[in-house]
Amino acid sequence: MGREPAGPQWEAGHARTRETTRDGEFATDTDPTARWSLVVPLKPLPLAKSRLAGPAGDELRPRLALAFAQDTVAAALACPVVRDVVVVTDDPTAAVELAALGARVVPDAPGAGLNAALAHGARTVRVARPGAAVAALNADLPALRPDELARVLRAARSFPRAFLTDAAEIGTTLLTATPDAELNPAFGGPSRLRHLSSGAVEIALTGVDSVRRDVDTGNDLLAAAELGLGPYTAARYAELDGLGAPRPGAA
Ligand SMILES: Nc1nc2c(ncn2[C@@H]2O[C@H](COP(=O)(O)OP(=O)(O)OP(=O)(O)O)[C@@H](O)[C@H]2O)c(=O)[nH]1
Ligand SMILES: C=C(OP(=O)(O)O)C(=O)O
Repeated sequence: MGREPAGPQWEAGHARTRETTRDGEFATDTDPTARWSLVVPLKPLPLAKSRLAGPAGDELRPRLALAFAQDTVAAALACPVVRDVVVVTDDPTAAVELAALGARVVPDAPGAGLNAALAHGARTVRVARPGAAVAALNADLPALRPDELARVLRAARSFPRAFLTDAAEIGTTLLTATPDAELNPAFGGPSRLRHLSSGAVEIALTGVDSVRRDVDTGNDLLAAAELGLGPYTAARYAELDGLGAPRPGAA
């Protein structure tokens, strides 16, 4: 079942996937080519999640950013249709912690921002394994559930490029490219429309809230907590009490 159109932008005539989407060129989850390599970008922690400085404070904010990335990567690695996870970051602490979970970490080259980092990560995957199916996944999904991610990635198999919009329906949390397609990432701010106009197909599944729930603000963190935080973020979230828990209206 597809989501109902949420606004005029849904009328743009672009195909949207439905839960009934048949599997595309990938046969089954056990087919090695049916599993995805995920590229997860992460800013240096001292700079990350700046919009959480208000509710979290500058001591906890980088530790929250790391916890979000740990929960994101751990859930991704537990997803049955994920083959491997490549994290693109220059942060030394995050590199150690995310490698310990099983991710491969590559430096943030060419140091030209988020989309350049994602393109670099995708190239790195395909240099090692030409024809890999690749997907970019934001590192700020602390409620991410492996089963929901699997449903999204299975739906994405039918399209050369596909994406999932964020909970606000403005940005993007996931962008995919099957083996014969380039990723061509256009993340940042209002990227939903940018990805639509680039020809990527919007995935419109219901019941995949954890994949759409990125956390930029205190209110986003409350919403993620409602869905159920992963263990790393849950531990940090408990510390928010002493620092002024995020409250409705806090940016
Ligand atoms: N490697 C890399 N990752 C980036 C870069 N810019 C953003 N990201 C990551 O891209 C994802 C989406 O970015 P945002 O949601 O804006 O996260 P953020 O930049 O930490 O948040 P703000 O400081 O509030 O803008 C997050 O996983 C970021 O860590 C970059 O220049 N290089
Ligand atoms: C990176 C994005 O947005 P934000 O910085 O708002 O999370 C995006 O949705 O493409």
